[in-house]
Amino acid sequence: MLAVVPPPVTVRVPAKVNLHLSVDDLREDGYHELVTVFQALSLTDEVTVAVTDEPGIEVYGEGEGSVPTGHENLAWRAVEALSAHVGRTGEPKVRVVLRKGIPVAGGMAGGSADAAATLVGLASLWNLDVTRDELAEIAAGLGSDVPFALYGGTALGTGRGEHLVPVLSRHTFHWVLAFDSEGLSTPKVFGELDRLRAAGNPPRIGSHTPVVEALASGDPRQLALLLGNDLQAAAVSLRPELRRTLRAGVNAGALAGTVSGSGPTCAFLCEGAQSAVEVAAELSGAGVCRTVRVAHGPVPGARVVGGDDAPRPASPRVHA
Ligand SMILES: C[C@@](CO)(OP(=O)(O)O)[C@H](O)COP(=O)(O)OP(=O)(O)OC[C@H]1O[C@@H](n2ccc(N)nc2=O)[C@H](O)[C@@H]1O
Ligand SMILES: Nc1ncnc2c1ncn2[C@@H]1O[C@H](COP(=O)(O)OP(=O)(O)O)[C@@H](O)[C@H]1O
Repeated sequence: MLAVVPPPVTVRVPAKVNLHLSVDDLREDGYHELVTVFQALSLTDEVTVAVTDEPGIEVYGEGEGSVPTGHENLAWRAVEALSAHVGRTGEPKVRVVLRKGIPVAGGMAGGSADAAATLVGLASLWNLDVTRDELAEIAAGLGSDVPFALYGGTALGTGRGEHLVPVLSRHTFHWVLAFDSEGLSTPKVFGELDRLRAAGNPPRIGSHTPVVEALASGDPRQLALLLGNDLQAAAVSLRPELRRTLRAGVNAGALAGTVSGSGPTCAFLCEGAQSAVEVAAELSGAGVCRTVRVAHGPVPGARVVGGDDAPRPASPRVHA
C-alpha cells in the first residue's frame, strides 16, 4: 500500500520591534537579564515545510545570500529540536522553504521568526498533539526571541526575553522601518554595551510601566515619548550613521524613532496610516538607508496560511 504524503504547510510569521528594552548586567551564563516590551509587526516571513526525500533549507527574498542553509539555520535547528522532542530518529525528511521579508541580522528577530514558524508548520505537517505552550518551551531553547514569534501581539518579556506576559494594546500603531545595507551581530552589540558601561556610566532607560499604560491608552503620541532601548547607544557606537537615520525619520514627520533590538533597523512610530506612507516616502528620498517599509502592529504570531498555492499579500515596499 502507498503511504499518504501530507501536503506542504505554509506559516506566516511576524517580525518584532522592541518598544522598550532595558538591559541589566551580564549574567554568569553569558546572557543579560532584560525587560522588554515586544510588538509583532505586519512585516513577515513565510515558511513552507514539506515531507521530502531531499532534506534541507531553501532561502528566497531579503538577504537570501547571507542566510545559512545548513544546520546553523535556526529553522533547521527547530526541525531537529521538534524531531527530538517527539522521539523521531534519523535525519528528518523535511524540506523548509523560507521566503524572507524580515531583514537579516536587523534586530527584528527574523531567524527567530523562522524557527517559530517551522515549529508551528511541522506540528501541523506531522499532525502532532502539542500545545503552543509546549512549543514555546522548545522555542526558548532555540533562542531568546523565538517564543514571542509564536504568540505575537504585544507582550512583556523578562529573563533573557523568553518569559512572556501579554500586554493590552488597544490601538493599531503605524510604523516606518528603515533597513540598513548591512546587519549587526546581536552578541557584538551586547558586548559593546558592556564595554560602554565598563568605560563610564551611560544612562539607562527607566521602568516599562509607562509604556504599558500608553499601550492601554492607545495614544501613539503618548507611546512615542516613551520608546527606549538600552542597546541603542551600543548599536550607534558600532554604526554611527544610525544617528543620521534616526534624525531623518523624525525630520520626515515621525513622532519618534528607535533602534529595533540590537539594530541596525530603525523603527519610526507615526501618527496614523497616512502619515506612515508620507514619512516612508520622504525617508526613502533622504538617502540614509537601503530600503524603507511601512508596517502596523500588533499582529498575531506564527499562523498556518495554507498550502503552496495560497495567496500571499506582499508587504508594501519603498526603495531608498
Ligand atoms: C536583542 C534582542 C532583543 O529582543 O533581539 P535582536 O536584536 O537580536 O533581534 C534579543 O534579546 C536577542 O535575542 P536572540 O537574537 O534570540 O538572541 P540569542 O540567540 O538568545 O542570543 C545570542 C547572543 O546574544 C547575547 N544575548 C542575548 C539575549 C540576552 N538577553 N542577553 C544576551 O547577552 C548573548 O551573547 C547570546 O549568546
Ligand atoms: N532563518 C534565518 N534567517 C535569518 N538569519 C538566520 C537564520 N538562521 C540563522 N541565521 C543567522 O542568524 C543571524 C541573526 O539573524 P536574525 O535573526 O535575522 O537577526 P537579529 O538577531 O538581529 O534579529 C544572521 O546573521 C544569520 O547568520
